Amino acid sequence: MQLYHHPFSLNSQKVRLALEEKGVDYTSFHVNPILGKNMNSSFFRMNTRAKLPVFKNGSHIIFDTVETILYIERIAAVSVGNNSFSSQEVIEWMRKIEQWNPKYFTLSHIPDKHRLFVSKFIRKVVIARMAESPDLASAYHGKLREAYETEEKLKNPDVVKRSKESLVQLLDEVETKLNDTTYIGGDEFTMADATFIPVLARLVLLGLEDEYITCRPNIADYWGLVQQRPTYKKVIGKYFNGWRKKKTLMKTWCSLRVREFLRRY
Ligand SMILES: N[C@@H](CCC(=O)N[C@@H](CS)C(=O)NCC(=O)O)C(=O)O
Repeated sequence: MQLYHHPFSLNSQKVRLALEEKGVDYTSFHVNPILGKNMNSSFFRMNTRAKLPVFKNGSHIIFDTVETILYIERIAAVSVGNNSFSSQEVIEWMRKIEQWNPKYFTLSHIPDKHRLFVSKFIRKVVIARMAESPDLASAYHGKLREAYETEEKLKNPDVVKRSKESLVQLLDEVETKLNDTTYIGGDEFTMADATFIPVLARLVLLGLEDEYITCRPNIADYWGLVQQRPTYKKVIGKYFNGWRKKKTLMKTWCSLRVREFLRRY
């Protein structure tokens, strides 16, 4: 089994937390979307949407995050005898959490100068890959269109406002649920938590902990609790806790600058 993912990708974090919590063995491939590695033809041919993560078991390939987690549960039952499957309530929570798309919210919190630099770099990568694999030209054109549309949408304050509103609604619903239970799906950790933890980690990464987490006492306690889990430390903390966050971000930023300088797309 192979997982194509990246520590920066929120949906990748969800699937990796599920794999680690369930104790399923897998081969990990890092595909850095900020460096446009998801546009490399070997990956792009398998997945012309170029989204992460991608889970592959033999010829079976899954792109949808919730479907991947449910599939991992079935594998865990067979390979490690872990027979705890998500209840209907947990699946509904996973889908609810999945409905919040972090893209516009995240990009709107990155300074224009940095965001536009990355966006321009990725467009150049797409054009370079297109020249190498003309048979994939129309799919690559789709990604170029998507990049321009993203920039257009970010200029529309309603798009960012709607994304923020749906995040606040999700956080409020979780806050209410945590009045009665320790975790989202009850008093045990479930896959709903594996899906929600990366949302909190993203808010912290963007420096928005006070605005969205600290002001919700149940979520603040929950966040303190889940950060103690070894799986959190392995999937997220290792890259983003304390000084590590600077190191992780600087590494990608330096690669980006060097490639731009050498025009290596
Ligand atoms: N798993 C979902 C969402 C995947 C997703 O949006 N992934 C983001 C990272 S969290 C991504 O790969 N973005 C890179 C791109 O769109 O080029 C899907 O396949 O629809």
